[in-house]
Amino acid sequence: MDTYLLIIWAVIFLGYFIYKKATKNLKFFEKHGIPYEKPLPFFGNSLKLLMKKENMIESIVNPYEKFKNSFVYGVFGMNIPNFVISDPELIKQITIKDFDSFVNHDKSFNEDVDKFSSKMLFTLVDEKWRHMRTVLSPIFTSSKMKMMFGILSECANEFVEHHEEKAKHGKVIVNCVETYPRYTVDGISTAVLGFKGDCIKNEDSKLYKFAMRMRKPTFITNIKIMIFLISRWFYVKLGLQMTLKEVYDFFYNAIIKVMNEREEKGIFRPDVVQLLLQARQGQLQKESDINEKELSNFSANIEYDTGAQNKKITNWTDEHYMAQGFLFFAAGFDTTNTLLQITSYCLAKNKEVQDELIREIDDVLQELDAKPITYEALHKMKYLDMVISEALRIWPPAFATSRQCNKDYDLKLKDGKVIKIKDGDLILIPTYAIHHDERFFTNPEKFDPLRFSDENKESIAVGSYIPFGLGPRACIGSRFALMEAKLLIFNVMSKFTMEVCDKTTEKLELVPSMTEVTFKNGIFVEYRPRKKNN
Ligand code: HEM
Repeated sequence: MDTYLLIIWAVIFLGYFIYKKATKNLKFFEKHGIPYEKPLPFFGNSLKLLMKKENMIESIVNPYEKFKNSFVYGVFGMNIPNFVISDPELIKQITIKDFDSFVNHDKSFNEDVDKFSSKMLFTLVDEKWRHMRTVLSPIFTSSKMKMMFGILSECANEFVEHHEEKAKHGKVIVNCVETYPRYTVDGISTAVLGFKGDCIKNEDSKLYKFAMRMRKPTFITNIKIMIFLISRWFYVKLGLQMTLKEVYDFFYNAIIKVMNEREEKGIFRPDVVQLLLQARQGQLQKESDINEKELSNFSANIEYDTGAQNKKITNWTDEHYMAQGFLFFAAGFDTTNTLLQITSYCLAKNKEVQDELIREIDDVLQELDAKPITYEALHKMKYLDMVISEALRIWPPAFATSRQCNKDYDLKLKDGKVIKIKDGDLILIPTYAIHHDERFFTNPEKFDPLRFSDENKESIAVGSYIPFGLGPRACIGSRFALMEAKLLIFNVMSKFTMEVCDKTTEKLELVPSMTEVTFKNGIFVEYRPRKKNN
């Protein structure tokens, strides 16, 4: 009898403990006096996402539409409160002006959660992040991009030749979701790891299949993500880790082993592994850069001083360098792949934009006089830059980003109200919603590259166009991504037009999922060989 009583008490106590944990934050925003989406215990505002009744964009845009005029409002990702910022001026303040109070993304993604991925630049925090970013930033200067231009050109040429070959045998219907990663995986792996995976021509390329497995979370990974989202404490207690062994081993062989071999044998290759090796040897220096102002690269980020105090952190392990190589690969191939999918879709759907782009491409081809495209010529193409900038606006591949407060901070609103943000509080920057806000972009659903013309782009407020984030923590690879995407579009459209086909969907929509960014019914366009300049 006593045992039964004990069990009943234990169950009541456990139930009460779980209930307290799940409900402790429910009044969080009420205390701050800001509007918020009413949460459910345990699930916060994420139940519809979990039940696949809503996709990730809808889960951000719906509350944004309700509360955007209040500058700051609250949402709950499961039971974790997030301040959402809907005002460009405040975004600028948090990401640039008062960056020192918002250095990190999310401190709780630490060694306990994953020993390997917590070493990546994206997850590193405070002084470690500042130092690592300073170490890595020379890798992404325009002069280094120029060094990698040739490598990417080869991939783009191979992609076009492959499709020209296909065109000899009939219509070329391109399944963009399946096809573009073949280019971006080859591009990023050549530039970062120094080898190509034969992804474009070989349907069964091992590297391509490996990258696709990395992209799609396994059933087990999905479960781990769910546990992590519901209770980080429980996740850590279970001793779970995110990185799959297959992925770890691949990058160990491709980065650490290769770095050691090159060091031993004095081998040099123009890729990121080489630059990571130079960083390990303390020899990676920032060289004088190309004058960015001369290039049409509107979306590219400015590299800020990180304010690193300790210029000589020397305890970086090989695993730290490997984690950066892994991150460049993972962050690089899928985002640029999405950008190419969106650009192709929007060009096929907007013939007048496509015609204008083709006119610019033909002018450049004429000037080149049958010589291959150069880094400078590509970056002087204003209209191409406008098209890519608009594709990044209308469908930003990273549709939100985050910051975590690391020093208590008073956020002052225009109406005089002050919101006390505490160390550890999370901030969500809803990129997609801001890009589609009529207050900042008129007729936001229209694909209109003219927004980025010389006359118009000056009126785009800082903080309202943020496909690569903003401030010292913005995307380090923006120049690489833009170069890779522009090169492919230039090369493809020198030979083909992009047409709507039977499989092209009327509207792009995401599949409802909490962990995947996949378009419903995919993205299909037809590549139709051009009559002139072939
Ligand atoms: C179209 C392509 C890409 C998009 C849209 C994109 C977008 C972003 C965004 C939004 C962030 C967070 C920025 C912030 O919070 O302010 C980010 C961070 C990052 N991205 Fe990208 N990215 C792209 C391509 C790349 C490529 C090609 C690389 C590397 C080769 C890369 C490497 C990184 C890294 C390392 C970070 C973390 C930076 C840090 O925490 O200091 N990205 N990216």
